[in-house]
Amino acid sequence: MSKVLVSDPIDQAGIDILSQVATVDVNTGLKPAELIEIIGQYDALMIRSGTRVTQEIIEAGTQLKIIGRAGVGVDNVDVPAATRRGIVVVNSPEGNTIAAAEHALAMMLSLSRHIPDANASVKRGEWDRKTFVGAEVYKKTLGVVGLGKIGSHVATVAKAMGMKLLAYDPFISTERAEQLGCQLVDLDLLMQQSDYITLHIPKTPETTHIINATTLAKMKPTARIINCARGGIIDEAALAAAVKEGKIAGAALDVFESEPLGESDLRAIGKDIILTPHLGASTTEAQVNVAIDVAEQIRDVLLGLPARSAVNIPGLGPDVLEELKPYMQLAETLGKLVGQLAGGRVELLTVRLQGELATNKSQPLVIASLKGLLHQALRERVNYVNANIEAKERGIRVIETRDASARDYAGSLRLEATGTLGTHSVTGALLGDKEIHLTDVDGFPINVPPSKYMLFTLHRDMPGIIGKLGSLLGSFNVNIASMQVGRKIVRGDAVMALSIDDPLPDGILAEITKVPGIRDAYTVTL
Ligand SMILES: NC(=O)c1ccc[n+]([C@@H]2O[C@H](COP(=O)([O-])OP(=O)(O)OC[C@H]3O[C@@H](n4cnc5c(N)ncnc54)[C@H](O)[C@@H]3O)[C@@H](O)[C@H]2O)c1
Ligand SMILES: O=C(O)[C@H](O)COP(=O)(O)O
Repeated sequence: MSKVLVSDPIDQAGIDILSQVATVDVNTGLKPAELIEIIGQYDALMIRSGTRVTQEIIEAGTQLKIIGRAGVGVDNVDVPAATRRGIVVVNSPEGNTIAAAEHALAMMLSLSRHIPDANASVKRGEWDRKTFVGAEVYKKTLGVVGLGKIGSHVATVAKAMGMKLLAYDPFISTERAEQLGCQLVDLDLLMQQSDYITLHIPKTPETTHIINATTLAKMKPTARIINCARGGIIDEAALAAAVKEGKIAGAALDVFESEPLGESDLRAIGKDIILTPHLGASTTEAQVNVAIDVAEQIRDVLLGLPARSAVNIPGLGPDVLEELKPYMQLAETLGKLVGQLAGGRVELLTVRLQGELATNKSQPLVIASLKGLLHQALRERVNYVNANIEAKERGIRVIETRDASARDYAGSLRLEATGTLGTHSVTGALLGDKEIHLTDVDGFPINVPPSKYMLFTLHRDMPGIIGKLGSLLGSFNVNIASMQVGRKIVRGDAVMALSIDDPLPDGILAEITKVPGIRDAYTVTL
C-alpha cells in the first residue's frame, strides 16, 4: 500500500480520502532535517504553507510521486526540482478563493474602523470613543493589484459596497476588468488615486518588493494598503517607516517576508497596522475544500491517473484534462507503438492533430506522446511531468502540425518518429465509446484496437503469406488473437497487424523475416 505523509494541519475530510488508497501519517511541525530523514519512505507528501519543500527534501524523497499543496501558493515548494525528478505538484487553485477575499475585505473594514484596537481597549476596561473614529469605504476608491480569482471577488463585493474600483493587472483584458466594474490603470496611477489598495498577486521575481519606499511615497497620506497575498510583495521595512512617519494612514498584513513573523518594526505600530498570522485561507469551509481537492488528486495519482490541477504539467488544467483524457491515452499508446517501430534513437517526433482534434490544445497530447515514446527507455520514470524535459535531454525535436481537413475519422492523431534506424508513422482515432483504434501504420490503412502484445509485418501482398506466418507462429506456440492486413494496392506492399496472447519468444522475429515476401517484422508491447 502507498504511504502519504501529511506535514501540515489538514482537514480530516482530506485524510479520509487519502486513507482509501494509502497509509496516512500525520506528522506536523517537523524540522527540515527530520523531514529529510523520513521522506524517503513516502509516495506522496501533503502540505500547506508551513512546510518548505526544498530541493534537498525532494532529492531525499526517492519514492515521491506527488506533492499536494492544500491551498493556492506553491512558492514553498521547489517546483523546478520536483519537475526534474518527475514529481507532480498539485494545488487547489479555487478552494480558498472566497476565504482569502473575505479576509482582505475584513482587513479593509477593520483598518477603517480600528476594530482590533477598539476591541482590545474595551476588553481592558476602557470606553474610548474619540480615538477610534473611523472612515467609510462607501464612495472611496479601491485599487486592486492582481485581478485574478481573489482580486475579482474582492472587486465584486467592494463594488456592492459602493466603492469605485481601479485595477492593475497587465495580464487581464480591459473587457474582463470592465465586466468587474474596474478601470484598468498602471500601478503608478493606482497608487496615487486609491484610498485603499489591496494586493492579490503571486510572489514572483517581478512582484518581489513591487510595493517599496518609492511606490509607497505615491500614496495619499489618507490611504491604506492591505496584503493578503504573499509576504515579500511589500518591502516591510519601508512600509513600517511609511506608517510610522504618517506618510500613509495604515496597513493590514496577513502574510510576511518570513513566517512566523519574528522581530519586526511592524509590531510596534499601534492601531494603524493590523497583523494576522496568515489566516486568509483559515475558514472551515476553505479547509474542507482544499483538503478534499488535493487529497482527491493525490489519490488519483497514486492510482496511476492524471491530476486535474498539476502546476508543473503545462497546459493540463481540469477542463482540458476532462476533454482530452481519452486522447491523451491514445497519444501515449501511439507514442509507445511508434517508438518501438522506430527502434533506435529517435531524433524527431512529428505530432499531427487531424480533423476535429486539430482545434484542440496540442501541448497535453505532445506530452502524452513523448511519455509513450520514452516508455521503452525510461519505463515508470517517465511521466506527464518530466516527459518534455527527458525528451529535450535526449535531443528529441518535436514538431506539431495540424490538419483540420483530414476527414477519415472525426478526430485522429498521427505520430511520425524519425531515428537512427529510419522513419515510421502511426495514426489512431477514438471510435464508438472512446475506444482506441489504430487506423494507419506506415501509411497503410488498418482498423484494429491495440492489444498488449502485437506483431507487425511489412510484406508483399501475395497468396500464401498469411498461412505461412500463421504456421510459423503456431510452431512456436504463439496464439493469434486477431489479424488484419492493410494494403494500398492489390499485390503491392502491405502491413499485417496481429494481436497475440503472449510476448513473442526470442529468435522468432528473425525466422519471420525469412518467410518469402516478408521484408520486416516488428514486435511491440503496449
Ligand atoms: N493569505 C492567504 O492565506 C492566501 C490564500 C489564498 C491565496 N493567497 C495568495 O493570493 C494571491 C492571489 O491568488 P489568486 O488565487 O487570486 O491567484 P490568481 O492566479 O487567480 O490571480 C493572480 C493575478 O495576479 C496577476 N499578476 C501576475 N503577475 C502580476 C504582476 N506582476 N503585476 C500585476 N498583476 C500580476 C495575474 O494576471 C492574475 O490575474 C496568491 O499569491 C496566493 O498565493 C493567499
Ligand atoms: O496560498 C494559499 O493557499 C494561502 O496562502 C493559504 O496558506 P495556508 O494553507 O498555509 O493557510
